[in-house]
Formats: sequence, structure tokens, C-alpha cells
Amino acid sequence: MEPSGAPEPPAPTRPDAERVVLRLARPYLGRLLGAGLLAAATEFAGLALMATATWLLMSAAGRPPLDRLTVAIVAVRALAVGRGVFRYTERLAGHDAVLRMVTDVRARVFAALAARREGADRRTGDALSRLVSDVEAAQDLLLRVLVPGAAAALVSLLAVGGAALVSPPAAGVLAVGLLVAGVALPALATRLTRRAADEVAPLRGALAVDAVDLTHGAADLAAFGATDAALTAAEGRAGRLARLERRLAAVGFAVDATGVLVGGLTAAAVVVVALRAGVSGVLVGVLAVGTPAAVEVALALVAAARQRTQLRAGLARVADLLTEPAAPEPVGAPEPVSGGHDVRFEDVTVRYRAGAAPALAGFDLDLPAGRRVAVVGPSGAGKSTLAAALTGAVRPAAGRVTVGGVPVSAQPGDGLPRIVGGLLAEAYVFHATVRENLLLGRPDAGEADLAAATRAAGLLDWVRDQPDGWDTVVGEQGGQLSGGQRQRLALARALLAAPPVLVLDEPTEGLDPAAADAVLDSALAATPAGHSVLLISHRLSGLAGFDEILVLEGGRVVQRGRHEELVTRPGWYREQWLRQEAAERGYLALAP
Ligand SMILES: Nc1ncnc2c1ncn2[C@@H]1O[C@H](COP(=O)(O)OP(=O)(O)OP(=O)(O)O)[C@@H](O)[C@H]1O
Repeated sequence: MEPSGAPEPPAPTRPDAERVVLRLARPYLGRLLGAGLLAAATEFAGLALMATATWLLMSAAGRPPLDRLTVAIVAVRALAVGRGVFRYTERLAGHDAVLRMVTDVRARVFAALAARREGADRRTGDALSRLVSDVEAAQDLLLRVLVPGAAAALVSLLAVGGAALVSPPAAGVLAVGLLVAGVALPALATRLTRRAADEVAPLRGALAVDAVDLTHGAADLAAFGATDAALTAAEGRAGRLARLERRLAAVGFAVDATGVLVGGLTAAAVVVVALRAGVSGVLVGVLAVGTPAAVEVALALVAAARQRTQLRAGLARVADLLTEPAAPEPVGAPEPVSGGHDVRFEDVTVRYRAGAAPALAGFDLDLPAGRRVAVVGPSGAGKSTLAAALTGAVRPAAGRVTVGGVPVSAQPGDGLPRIVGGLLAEAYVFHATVRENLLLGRPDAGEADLAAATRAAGLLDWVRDQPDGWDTVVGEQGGQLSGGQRQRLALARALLAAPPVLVLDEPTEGLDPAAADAVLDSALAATPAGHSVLLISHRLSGLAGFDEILVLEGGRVVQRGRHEELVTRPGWYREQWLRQEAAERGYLALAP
């Protein structure tokens, strides 16, 4: 078996990926331009330093009067110091601009990943790789491609201009050498590495997925005897990545060596042409030393091109994520805030994928303040989707969900969680203490509040039995708790938060029937009057006190009413009720 980190196909590179990322850099353009100019000043100072120092040494050999050398001596010192200062300020300015932009990009990528429940197939490892290495691609595009590339191009032009002042024919030869180093070699490097580079980013993403799957799924892989196969598959991908990286490094080495050769040949040709043109010995010396230095500056464009090739796939993945069409906004102008916490679903349809059957279809529900509604139905009926639409985790394709008269999508960022909350599907228990997990629900809760909530969830006795009490650490994802204890802890946190609209998605999952009934009763008793409850459950026991019960099947409401009505009507509810009663009576009869 292969873990779910199956190899992702190479990302189709998008020609506009760089443009998408560069649009995000627009607010920082001024700073980036400054960094580019400082980078050019650094390179230019280096080149000028080399040329001036050569002129100084060769002129000094002829023992001229010292005052003829004074300007050059001062220039050498100024250029040497200036170069360091320019380099330092360029690094500061460039990193300042880019890190600001990256913070922005990372926040957007995070929001794009988080906003799409329908994108849940994007696995943790892949999401991590998108957030970390792909976003770094955006950073490198500016810092290692555009800024140094632009600086190298500018300084190459200045070098040709400077050489032209000494000898136009020699400047012509230098221009040819610089074109080879700064245009032909980068194009060659791009051509040779493009295909391999396109495979690297998705392979790194797949390896990150492997790492997460192999760690989190270790117990299950071992239980099914699939560890070796999973490791082999992951090693295969790691090996392929290593081969690709070796190939890229070899091509890089060959291109770099060619660059050095171009520098030497250009310098020789410049010297020959300059001598033939009758340039003085000192200036020929300056050209001979300055030419390889200028070619080296132009070779920065090779490095920039190589980087750019390696960044393409990562940039495409970032651009894909940032340009995915958002779910449609609900039609109609947002309504005035009426306050209160009446919940209304009006003809709500939710679709996770275009063309797929809706997870929720034409759903209507009134949940005025203080009302208690239970939603039941077979697995996959759309119950959790309904809760997700209420908490804003999924956006309806049609219809609308309002809380206090305001559509969920128009609620202010922190407004909705203060009204709607509770125990949602697969509640996360943090690797922290019981107290810290609970305080997430209500940070200012006192010990008495913690005790009341855990008592209602049936966990208080267990907490009191622990040597560390409230400070018991529960392990990663609550791994040091039993399934039932984990569920009770999550329920206690929801009860402690006590939102005016309490959503309980399978709050008694993992508990035996007697415990489930007791916990549901005490949880409901602990919910303040006036607070609404939306219970999602596959168990029908304990629903007698609910104002309305909805039976969902295939995303549609097939029955609705109170418990005493539904048990008498033929249909899913009655059948399921009789089945569960018989099963649980049998279970209780077996119990000691
Ligand atoms: N993130 C998702 N992406 C794509 N499809 C999804 C997603 N979540 C749910 N679905 C699909 O939507 C439908 C309804 O799922 P939902 O989780 O709402 O059902 P449920 O009634 O809560 O099921 P259960 O009782 O098993 O938890 C199912 O067909 C499911 O496959």
C-alpha cells in the first residue's frame, strides 16, 4: 500500500504565475526599486574599484608626481568603503521589502487554504509545503531573481559605456562577451534545467505529505503490515528528488564553468582589440582586469535565470491558490444588523464540487433564540455540512444562512464565533493541559466554571482522579485520553464557551448508550435558557425534549416534527428508532 502522499503530477506551470506574485509586490515597489539601485551601486562600486586600483598600480609603477594619483587613492578608499555600505543597505532594504510582502502572501495563502473546506483534500503536508517552500519561491523571485538580475543588467550597460570612453572597438567586444554571459548562457541554463526543475517542487510537496502520513498513520500502517510498502514508496520519491537535484547541480556547474571561460576569452579579445586600436598600456591593463569582473557581474543573470526556473512550479502553485475562484457571494445587499441570535436557513444548497450532487439541497430551518432543534439522518446525509454552513466554514452555492438577520458571510470577522460555536465535527484537542484545552472555550473562566462544564460533560471525576488534575497533559491530539474522554473534553470546552447558538455535532460519539444519554441530558441542562441548540446526531435517544427534529437524507429534509410524532409515522425515523431501541436494550441487558 502507498500512503496518501501519492506523487503529485508536476504542476502545470502557468505563464502568468510571476505576474500574479508581482501584483502582490506592488505596495512594496518603491522599497524594491531602492534595493535594486543599491544592488547596482554595489556591483558598480566593485567594478570601479577594480578598474581604479589597476589604474593606480600601473600608473604608480611609472613614478608620477603623487598629486596625479591623489584622486585615484581617495577613490579606491571611497569605493572600498562604499561597496560595503551599499551591500549592507541593499540587504536591509531588499529583505525589509520582501519579508513584508512574504508576510502578506503567507497570510493570503493561509486564508485561501483555510477558507476552503471543499479543499480538504489538500493534505496537511501539502498545505505546509505550500505555506513554507512555495511562499519562499515568491520571496526568492524578488530577492534572488529580479533585484540582482536588474542590477546586473544595469551595471553591464554602465561597463560597456565606461569601456567605450577608452576604446569603442574594445567596448564592442566587451558587449558581445556580456551578451553571451548575460543573455545566451541564462537562456541555455533555463533550457537545460526547466523540465527537471518543474518536477522538484511537487516532489517536495509529495515528500512533505509522506512525512505527515508516515508519522500520523504509523500505527495503522503497522497494523496492516503496510509500513515497508509505504516507506519504499516514500524512498522512491526521495531518490527521484535527489537524482533531479544532482542533475540540476551538474548543469549548474557546467554553465558556471562556461561563464568563467567566457570571461577569460572576452578579456583576451578586449586586450587584443584595444592594443590594435592603440590604447595606452595602463588603460589596456584596466580593460584586461575590468573585463572579467564585468563578465562576472553579468553572470549573475545566469544564477538569476536558474533560480527563476527552479521557482516556476512553486510560483504556479501559489498563483493557483491565490487565483482560485472564490465561492459566489450571496446575492442581495447585506441586511441591517438586527442583533439577537435567531438563525435562519433559507433554501440553502451547498455543493463541494461543481457538477457533484449537492451535500445540502434547498434546506430551510428556523432556529429562533432558545429553540432546540436536532438534525438526524444516515451517514453522508449532509448533517455536518449544515453545521459548516452555519459557522461559515462552507459558503452556500444558493440560498442564505442568517444569524440575527445578517448573512453569515457578512458577519464581522470575530462576530460570528461569539454567537455560533460549540462542538464541531472532529473537534481538535491540543497537546496541552486539560485546563488550557478548556480555557480555549472561555479564557477568563474560573475553576468553578471549569468544574461545572466538565461535570456536565461527565469528565470531572476523571480530572479529580488525575495526580496533576487540571494540569494533566493530554498528549498530541489528545492521544493520552480514551476516545470517550477526548469527546467529553471537547464537549466541556463547548459548554464552557456557552455561545448563544450552541452547535453540537455528535457530542456523544464514542460513548456507550447509557453514558451517551446521561451526557446529552446534563449537557442540555447546563445550556442556559434562551440559548439555542442545534444538535447533530445519529442516535435518536434523548431527543424527546427537542422542539423540532429534522431527518436529512441525501442533503434533503425528508421528515420533520417532534419525537412523539415521528416515532408514530412510517419512515426513516421510526425504523431507526425501533432498531436502535432493540439494539440498545440488548446492549443494556448484556451490561453487568
Ligand atoms: N470537504 C468535503 N469535500 C467534498 N465533499 C464533502 C466534504 N465534506 C463532506 N462532503 C460530502 O458531502 C456529503 C455530506 O457530508 P456530511 O459530512 O455533511 O454528512 P453527515 O451527514 O455529517 O455524515 P456523517 O454522519 O457520516 O458525519 C457527503 O456525500 C460527503 O461525501
